[in-house]
Amino acid sequence: MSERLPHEKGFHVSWDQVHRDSRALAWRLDGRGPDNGEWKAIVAITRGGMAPAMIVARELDIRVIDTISVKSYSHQDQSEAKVLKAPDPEMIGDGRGVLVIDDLVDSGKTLELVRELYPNAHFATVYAKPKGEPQVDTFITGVSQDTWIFFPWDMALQYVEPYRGSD
Ligand SMILES: O=P(O)(O)OC[C@H]1O[C@H](OP(=O)(O)OP(=O)(O)O)[C@H](O)[C@@H]1O
Ligand code: HPA
Ligand SMILES: [Mg+2]
Repeated sequence: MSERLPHEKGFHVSWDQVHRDSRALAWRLDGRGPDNGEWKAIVAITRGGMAPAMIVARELDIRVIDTISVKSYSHQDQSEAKVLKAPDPEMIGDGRGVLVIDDLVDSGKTLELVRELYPNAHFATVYAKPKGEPQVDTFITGVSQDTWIFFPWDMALQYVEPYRGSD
């Protein structure tokens, strides 16, 4: 069992909530790129960053989008973060003018790794836990470290028993 567990609280995020929060992230980033306020491209950290990246790209009219694949968790257990697939080096350069987007920052290990590779990129997440906050330049909603965020792509609607059972 990892030292990260147990998470005392669960924060369940619906598709609608991710959509609203990702839009809010886009609006916060608008006009803040390094060259005349413009962002030249988005790099989504797969897989969780792809949904917010799509929404931000649509809001800010960014058409150049690539991915970096970083794997650091198996279910709720964390292991060493590894880059499994890197973005096009010609496009990303040292990261200037590029928005790197993820769904959340938790320990900050994933972003730390990507930051080392692209120190001049701007790092943005929708949600952030306190340990990871130093690694993120812009985020929308903070949650406590002992909260596990449940995303809609990991969930399904399920029957639950009524609070007061019948005889
Ligand atoms: O700040 P950290 O402690 O590094 O954790 C945050 C990362 O962990 C999750 O990804 P995960 O590695 O589980 O892969 P996934 O996006 O494919 O689900 C999440 O989507 C972030 O990318
Ligand atoms: N929720 C989902 N995935 C995660 C989390 C979380 O709180 N932390 C790291 N990966
Ligand atoms: Mg991820």
